[in-house]
Order: sequence, then structure tokens, then C-alpha cells
Amino acid sequence: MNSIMQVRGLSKTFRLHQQRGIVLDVLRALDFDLMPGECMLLQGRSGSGKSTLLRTLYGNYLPAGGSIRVRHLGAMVEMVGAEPRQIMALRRSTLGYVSQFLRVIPRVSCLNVVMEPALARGMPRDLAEERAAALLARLHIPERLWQLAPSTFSGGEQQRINIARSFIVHWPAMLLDEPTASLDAKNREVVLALINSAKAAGSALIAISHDDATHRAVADRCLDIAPEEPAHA
Ligand SMILES: Nc1ncnc2c1ncn2[C@@H]1O[C@H](COP(=O)(O)OP(=O)(O)OP(=O)(O)O)[C@@H](O)[C@H]1O
Repeated sequence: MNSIMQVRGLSKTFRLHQQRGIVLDVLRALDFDLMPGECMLLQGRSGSGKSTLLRTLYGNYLPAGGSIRVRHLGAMVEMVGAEPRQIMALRRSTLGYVSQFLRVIPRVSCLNVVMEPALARGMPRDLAEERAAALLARLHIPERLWQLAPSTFSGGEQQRINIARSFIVHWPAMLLDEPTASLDAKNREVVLALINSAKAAGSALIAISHDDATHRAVADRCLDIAPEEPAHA
């Protein structure tokens, strides 16, 4: 089977200009391939670079070196050094990113926030609304909240809305930053079931999770991204 992502020699450093130009070597020569339908968990102590890796893979950070190739519309596309419009094209239909926090848009209702990615892909409005409602119900968001803007919602409610929004469409590759972090056991089970359904539909996932239940339920393998202390130059 063809991989969905190929990472070779990936490294990322931060230079702290305000602090005597100190350089942090956070990611050092990472290599991995990600296949459709598999979930790889990122492991490593706090501060080892797990979030940095997700952000680098999503094109938010420019790596110091290496290559990130992603299968997009049938061809492998190099993300390192790609034009912003190429990165945006990948983000529209190939590469999904599920952060821990919902980016709240003022005055847009919860139902519309969840439907938006489906509408952007051209799904008819009634079908998008039906899917959004089913996801919100499954994630135990009370129906009385659906027409409200989520800015005043609790942290866990906002996280579930972000999950619903991310799983309403199919992503060939998904990057998940602690998708179950603020959730109770009942909602965590729903998120794990959504992850497993996405895998069954062929999505490849890279996830950060500190929780053993998530590990057991969805992980096919783990990547320890920084077995040693980072070097400070
Ligand atoms: N934008 C940035 N500028 C400078 N240094 C950064 C930046 N982002 C992260 N770092 C540093 O890079 C290292 C890795 O941070 P990162 O957030 O990726 O770790 P993590 O493994 O996700 O940690 P945790 O498990 O605690 O969330 C840390 O030492 C952090 O201080």
C-alpha cells in the first residue's frame, strides 16, 4: 500500500532572538512513513517537541532541514518550501488538524461551526445539517446549545464542537493534538470511536495523547520523538 506521508531527516530548531540568540534543537532527523488507516501516537516527555512536530507537519513552522511529503490528489507533494497556496490546498482536502481548542468565531452558531467544513466541500446544506446534528448529539452537546455561538461554552464543550467539526468530513491524514484532553470518560469513548471509524475509512492519524485508554483503543504504533534531552547551543 502507498504511504500517505513520508518524513525524512526532519529537524526543527528555535532561535530565541530575545534571549541571547539561544538555539533549541527540538526535532532531530526524524524519519517515518504513515500508511492509510493507521494511527501513530507521539510519545516523549513534556517539552520534547510533540506539538512542534504536529505544527511543522501542518506547515505552521518551517523546518531547519528534511522533507515532508504528503499524498495529495494522487501525487506526493513536498510541503517543505511549498508555496502558501499549495499548503492551503492540502489543508482544504487532505490534511486535517484538530487542535485542543476551538477557534471561536463570534456570532456563528454551534451548528454552523460544525457544518462549515462540509459546506466548504460542497455538501448540500440539509445533509450537512443532518450530519452536524448527529455528531453533536453523539458527543452529548445538549440541543438547546446548538443555535448558540460557542464562545461562552465550557472548555470540554468547545473541544467536542471542534471534534465534531473535524470529523464531519473525511481527511486522508489527520493531526490530533490531545483530542481527549478535557473530556470525561463517556465523551472520550465517543471520540475514540470516531477515530476508529476514520481509520476504517482509510484516514491516517498522528495523535498526541498522554492517556493510556487512548493508547490501547486506537494506536497502531508509537513514535518517541526525543529519547534524550534536547541540546541547548
Ligand atoms: N514558538 C516557539 N518558540 C520557541 N521555543 C518553542 C516554541 N514552541 C515550542 N518551543 C520549545 O520547544 C520545545 C518543545 O515544545 P513542544 O510544545 O513541542 O513540546 P511538547 O512535547 O508538545 O510538550 P507538552 O507535552 O508539555 O505539551 C520546548 O522546549 C518549548 O519551549
